[in-house]
Amino acid sequence: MLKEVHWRMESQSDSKGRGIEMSKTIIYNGTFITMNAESPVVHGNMEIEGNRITYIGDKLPQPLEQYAEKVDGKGKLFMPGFVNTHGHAAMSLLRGYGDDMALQVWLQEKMWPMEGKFSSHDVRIGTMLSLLEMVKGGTTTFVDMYDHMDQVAEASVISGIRACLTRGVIGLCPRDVQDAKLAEAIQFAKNWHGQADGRITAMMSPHGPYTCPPDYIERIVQAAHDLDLPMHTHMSETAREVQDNVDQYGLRPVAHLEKLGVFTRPTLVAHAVHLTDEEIEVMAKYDVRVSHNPGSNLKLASGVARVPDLQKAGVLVSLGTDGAASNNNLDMLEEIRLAALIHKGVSGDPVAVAAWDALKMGTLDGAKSIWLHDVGALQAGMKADFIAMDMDQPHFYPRTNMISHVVYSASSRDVTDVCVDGRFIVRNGECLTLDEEKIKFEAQQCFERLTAE
Ligand SMILES: CSC[C@H]1O[C@@H](n2cnc3c(O)ncnc32)[C@H](O)[C@@H]1O
Ligand SMILES: [Zn+2]
Repeated sequence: MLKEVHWRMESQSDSKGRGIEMSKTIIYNGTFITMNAESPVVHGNMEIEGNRITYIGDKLPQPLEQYAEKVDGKGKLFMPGFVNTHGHAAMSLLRGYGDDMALQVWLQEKMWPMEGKFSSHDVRIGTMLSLLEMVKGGTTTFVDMYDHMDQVAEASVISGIRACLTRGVIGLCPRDVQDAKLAEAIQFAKNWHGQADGRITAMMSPHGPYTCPPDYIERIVQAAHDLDLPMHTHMSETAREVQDNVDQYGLRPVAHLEKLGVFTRPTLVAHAVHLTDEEIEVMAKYDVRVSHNPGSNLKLASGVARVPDLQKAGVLVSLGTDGAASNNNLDMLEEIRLAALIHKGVSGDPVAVAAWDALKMGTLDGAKSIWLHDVGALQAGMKADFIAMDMDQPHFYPRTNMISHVVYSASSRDVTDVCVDGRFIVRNGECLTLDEEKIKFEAQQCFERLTAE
C-alpha cells in the first residue's frame, strides 16, 4: 500500500568547482493566492527551504540554476492547502449507505450498527480512501474523530498529510467500558501528539453532550487538562438535540458544556447550528471555535448555522466536511462554495459570507481553529503546505478575480499538485504516497464483507 518515494537533496558544483548547496525549491512564474489581506494575489516566485516558505514575491532570491528543484508555475494558481476541521475519515466506507435521513435515525439505524462491525483493518482502508480523496482535492490538513485511531494516525503519516486526531468517545455504556475508552483516548494522545515532525497533533473528544453523561465529560476535560490538549466535540447540531438536552439536564448544550468545564480548555465544536444570541456570546467569551459543516448539515436536514452572527461576535469559524456518509464527499472547495452561497440565500445579504471570507474559513482560519499558527497562508516563515491548480481551464477565464474563480468556479479536479511540510505528495493529479488502485479495491472488499455479515 505504501509507495516508496525518495526525496534527496542534490549537491552540485558550480563552473569554478565550488560546492553549491542545492537544498532549496523555487516555484517561478506562478500566480499565488497568499491569504494575506494586504497582498492577496502575487505574481512571481515562491522559495521553499526544508518545510518552510522562505520567500514569496516578484523577485528571485538566487539564480534559478542554484535551486535543487525548479517548478515552472506558468498557468498554475498556487494557494494554501485546505484545512478540513471536522470529519470521520473511515466513514467513507459507508458513503451512500444511508442517505436522505435525519441525524438521529441515520446514526442509530444505519451508521452505529455498521460501525459496530468495523475492524481496525476497515478503519485503515476507509481512512486511506478518504486520504486519497482529500489530498487529491487539495486538503493538506484534516481533523479526524474516530475509533481505532492508531490506524488513522499511521495512514496519515504514510500519506504525508497534516492531521489533528482524536479518539472520539461515546459514553452510553457501563463504567468499565467508559474507563477503557478514556484510557485509550489518553494513550493515543500521549503516543501521537507531535509525531511525524509535528504533523500529527491530538485533541480529547467526548462525541457529544447527548452521548456522554456529564460525569464522563468532566473526566475527559480533566484528562485534557492533564495532557494540556484541546477539546473537540459535536454540539447543537439539531433542534432535537438541543431540546433533549434541555429536557434531560435543564440546560441548552452551550450552558451544559460550560458548566462541565469543557470551555476551560481550548475548544473546537463541530456544527453549532442551533444557537441563541446568548450562547454565541458565551462561545465568544471562551474563544470557542466552530467547525461549520454546511454540506452535512444540509444533507441531514439539521439546519443552517448562524455563521455571520458568530463571526460578527468574534467567534472563529472554519469549515469541515464531516464524514463521507453524510456529505457525501470530502471536497473542501464544495464546502467553501456552500459557505459563500447559503448564507447569502438565508440572510438576503450578498456579503453575509463574501468569497474572501469563505476561502479564509477553508484555509487560514481552519489552521488557527486547531491552533496551527504557521499554516494556512503563503508567506515567508509559514510551513510549506500549498496546492497548485490548473488555471488553463475555461472556467478560470477571463482573468478578472482569481479569488472569485477559486470560490465560485473551481473544482477539486483542477488541483494538480499538493505539497505538505515541504514535500510534494500529489504531482500532476497523482498521489505519490498512496496506492490508489489497491485502496479502491480493498475499500470495495471491506464494504462487501461488512454488508454480507
Ligand atoms: C465516536 S467516533 C465518531 C462518531 O461520530 C458519528 N458521527 C458521524 N457524523 C456525525 C454527525 O454529523 N453528528 C454526530 N455524530 C456523527 C460517527 O458515526 C461515529 O460513530
Ligand atoms: Zn461529525
